[in-house]
Amino acid sequence: MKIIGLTGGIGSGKTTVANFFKELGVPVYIADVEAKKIMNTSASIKKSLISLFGKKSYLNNELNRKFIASKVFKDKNLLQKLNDIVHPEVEKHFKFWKANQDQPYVIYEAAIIFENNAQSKFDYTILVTAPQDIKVKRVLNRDNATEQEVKSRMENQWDDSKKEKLANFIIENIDLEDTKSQIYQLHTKLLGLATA
Ligand SMILES: CC(C)(COP(=O)(O)OP(=O)(O)OC[C@H]1O[C@@H](n2cnc3c(N)ncnc32)[C@H](O)[C@@H]1O)[C@@H](O)C(=O)NCCC(=O)NCCS
Ligand SMILES: Nc1ncnc2c1ncn2[C@@H]1O[C@H](COP(=O)(O)OP(=O)(O)OP(=O)(O)O)[C@@H](O)[C@H]1O
Repeated sequence: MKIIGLTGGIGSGKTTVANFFKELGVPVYIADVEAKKIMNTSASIKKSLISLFGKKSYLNNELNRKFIASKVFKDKNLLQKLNDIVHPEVEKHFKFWKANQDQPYVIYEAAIIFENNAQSKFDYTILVTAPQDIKVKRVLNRDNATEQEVKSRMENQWDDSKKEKLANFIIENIDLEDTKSQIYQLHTKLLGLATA
């Protein structure tokens, strides 16, 4: 079974793309979602987060995402510490999940793959791109966030131009119909590569 890393900056549309692959029957692991589940349920992760960020990290036993986001996206050191706590657990969980899948390939979707130099963990990588102004507008429409909040997350991610050099495949996600046809073509290619 091949492991495909799917990545893209905030608002690029990587979850939208991941969901199209899912409709084609590809098992998809969304790292953001799984990370949050782990942060809400693992006693040892909770303990580490409280010792790093203090008691405000949880509100009524629920991860206080807004509070943590307000700290980490303006402090690279703190973000690295958070990543170091969360990412190894997500990786462990992904390995269990993967063992239960039976398709020729699976997709691991995460916002940061190249930034973490994690590309060698995948057989192939897909980068989802879109112009910066469109990405910002999409997130502002979707989330209750300010432009500054979106941009401070972008500052912790690499530009598309840097990631394009490292990705095996690129999906430019502007027009959804065009995106879908890129996905169908890529799916056929990946099935070929996975079963060769
Ligand atoms: C800081 C947290 C609590 C904020 O939660 P929130 O619900 O607001 O954001 P969410 O997780 O849905 O992420 C939305 C987007 O923010 C950006 N982002 C999130 N984590 C990171 C990160 N570690 N580095 C750079 N950008 C990030 C991405 O573009 C991501 O798609 C959360 O993002 C988090 O715990 N991040 C650290 C763990 C992590 O890296 N998760 C992602 C994959 S494992
Ligand atoms: N091609 C498109 N045309 C119009 N809207 C789109 C397109 N692609 C995605 N969107 C919308 O833009 C928003 C961001 O998309 P999505 O959540 O898939 O991005 P993401 O890269 O996973 O974002 P994040 O990094 O914040 O998790 C969503 O509301 C989605 O419906």
